[in-house]
Amino acid sequence: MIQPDAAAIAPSIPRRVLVIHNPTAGRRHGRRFEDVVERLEELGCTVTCRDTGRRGDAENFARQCDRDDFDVVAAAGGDGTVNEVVNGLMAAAKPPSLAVVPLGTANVLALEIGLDPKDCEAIARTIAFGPSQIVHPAVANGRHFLLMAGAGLDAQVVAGINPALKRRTGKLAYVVESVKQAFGYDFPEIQVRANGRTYQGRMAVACKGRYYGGPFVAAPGASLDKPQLDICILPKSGMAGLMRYGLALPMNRLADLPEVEHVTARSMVILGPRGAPLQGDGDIVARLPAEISLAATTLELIIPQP
Ligand SMILES: Nc1ncnc2c1ncn2[C@@H]1O[C@H](COP(=O)(O)OP(=O)(O)OP(=O)(O)O)[C@@H](O)[C@H]1O
Repeated sequence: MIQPDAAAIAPSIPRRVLVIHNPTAGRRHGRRFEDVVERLEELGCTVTCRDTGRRGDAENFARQCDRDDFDVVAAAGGDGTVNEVVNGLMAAAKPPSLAVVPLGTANVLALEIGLDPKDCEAIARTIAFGPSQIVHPAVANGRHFLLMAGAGLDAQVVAGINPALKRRTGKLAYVVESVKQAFGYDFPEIQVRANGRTYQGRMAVACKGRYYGGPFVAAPGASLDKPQLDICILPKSGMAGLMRYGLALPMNRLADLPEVEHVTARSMVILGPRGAPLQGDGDIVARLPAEISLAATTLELIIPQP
């Protein structure tokens, strides 16, 4: 889990917070969003809320933000909304810090910082008083991502997911789509070039954080505050590969499998079928071939107090 470094500072005066809220993300979470906003106000924060109306709004709202007006931009939604806010902040001239109100399906950013998505009090206290930590987003063909980017079956699943089923069933929609894809997908070869070497696999994931798809550790050595990509290359294909990796991941054993290669690098290229999707933070962010590298600038992320 990401830890505050020695230079991390908590504020002495209540923060000015812009909450960018995806109203389509939180429907399964009852009053969580309203409870967090109410609590933030009780804690003395000045809170401005903006609801998104469509995909792209969160990025635009975040891009227009300035540190002179807001101390923190809190992305209220799933990791897709966080990704949009990250892209907006990375394009802002004087970006405020990033925080999260986790309302999504997997909430991987919340897991990375050790924030319980059900604990409204902890979420509000983190946004109001949590220290800020420098983190290193990465960029794939011009789109930023904060958590992970992957090519192969996982990206195919993200591309094929039924949004209505996902809204109704949450994580189950990913299981259904994975099984559906595994029958029709031909697991084409993917090449990863990094550190002057070429690696072959059927799936490649560039991790910025430890977790993948939920509370499942894919890259034990990764951390959002490390300026590196932890790359996992999975060579097995077909139903056998799907079963092997699909079982190892929830048991946190993926990193132990002998055939899975782990490489750390500052940049990489993923080659595969031209036009095949690349998922980043759980949404399709690019098409292959994809050049992935650390972003030129960093972000400040608000994390819970230790
Ligand atoms: N008002 C909106 N209407 C439709 N789509 C939106 C809106 N606001 C944001 N989006 C898009 O919805 C997509 C999914 O949002 P998000 O990831 O936040 O929620 P989720 O899918 O419920 O959670 P998770 O990513 O954890 O599965 C994102 O790609 C985001 O760009």
